[in-house]
Amino acid sequence: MGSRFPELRNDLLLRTARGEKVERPPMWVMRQAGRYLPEYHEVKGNRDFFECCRTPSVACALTLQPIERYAGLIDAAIIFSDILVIPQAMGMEVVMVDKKGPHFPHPLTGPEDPQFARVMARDVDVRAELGYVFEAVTLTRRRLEGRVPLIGFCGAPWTLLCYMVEGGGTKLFKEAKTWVFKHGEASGKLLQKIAEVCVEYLAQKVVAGAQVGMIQVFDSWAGELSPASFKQFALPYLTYISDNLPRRLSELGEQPVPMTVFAKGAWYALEDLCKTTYDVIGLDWLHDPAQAYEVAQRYSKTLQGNADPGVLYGSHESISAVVENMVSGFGGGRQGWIANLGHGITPFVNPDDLKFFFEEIHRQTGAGR
Ligand SMILES: Cc1c2[nH]c(c1CCC(=O)O)Cc1[nH]c(c(CCC(=O)O)c1C)Cc1[nH]c(c(CCC(=O)O)c1C)Cc1[nH]c(c(C)c1CCC(=O)O)C2
Repeated sequence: MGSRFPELRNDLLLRTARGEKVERPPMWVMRQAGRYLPEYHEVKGNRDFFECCRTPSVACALTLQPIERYAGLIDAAIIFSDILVIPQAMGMEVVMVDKKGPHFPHPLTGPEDPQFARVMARDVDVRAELGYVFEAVTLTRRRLEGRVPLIGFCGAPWTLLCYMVEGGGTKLFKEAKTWVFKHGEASGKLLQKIAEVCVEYLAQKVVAGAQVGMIQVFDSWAGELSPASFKQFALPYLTYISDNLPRRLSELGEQPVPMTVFAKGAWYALEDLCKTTYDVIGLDWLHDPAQAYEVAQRYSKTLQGNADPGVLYGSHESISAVVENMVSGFGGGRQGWIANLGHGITPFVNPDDLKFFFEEIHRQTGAGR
């Protein structure tokens, strides 16, 4: 299938994900195609956010922006889309409110909500509902011309449940906690349903051309759960995805792809995540690189992360210091580390400061020597 696309010229990310020794650490950042880039605003213009996601030429153009700006420094592209396309495919309405974030006009209010029965009963035709994502992936794989691999992603079941029942971002998690702690059985069914849609979605992304790429599962709200609740409401569904994606890919005649899990805030779960079939564990900045590396090495897992995104608002000296702490903690960067931030890059970062971050990683890992 790979022959449909130009040959990959930079496979540093894939070799690192497989645990091989490498000449330097690969690097990219979460949300690298986003609002801190002036060219993002130029292309997006007045278009609605989800309209951008649904228009393959726009999604492709946005995906390529950081690849062009940071050519020679950046080692992966991530397809421009959003984790909330899955709730949309499951029949829920989601809009992006400017400067506020995602909004569900009709969140799932409880197991008695007729919408819940509809969501559960719906046989989601992933290829039909999310065909626009797969088209964007195929187009982007061609336009990348083998420069770097393309990462496909989805939201994790727990994080998606939060959005589907809260209706948007939240500080209290009142609805999500009510669901899992009052309606445990219905929550389990919903989490499982989401996990099944995620597997099919990721598999179809690989078919569409993320092959020779990677997959990342974002559990952005994992840190809202206690260690015990994480084991109950997040981990089983993350595991379902990583155990079943390879099976589904093989049914579709595709090779397995490396998989990353990013459970933000779940520092306590590092060892549990190392025991799963994910190849790469993403870390936020609450982890000490050296301590995390010591654990991951015991399980031969690769780590990804984990600079505080906020350091990019700081001085070059501060950026250098954070890079130094990562490079020494993550074993020098020749094995088991994908350099990244500990979460998405934030608006108002000066793109030249991200360039400096990348250059520092090159410099401090002795790239080119
Ligand atoms: C929780 C979550 C969402 N979306 C996503 C997550 C998981 C990662 C994380 O925790 O950050 C994932 C995501 N969203 C976006 C990407 C694109 C690929 C990339 O460059 O990383 C990815 C990987 C584009 C986006 N998704 C969004 C934007 C900004 C849209 C805009 O205003 O132009 C982009 C570029 C909007 C979005 N989408 C979401 C929120 C909460 C928001 C609003 C808040 C914010 O803007 O930071 C849901």
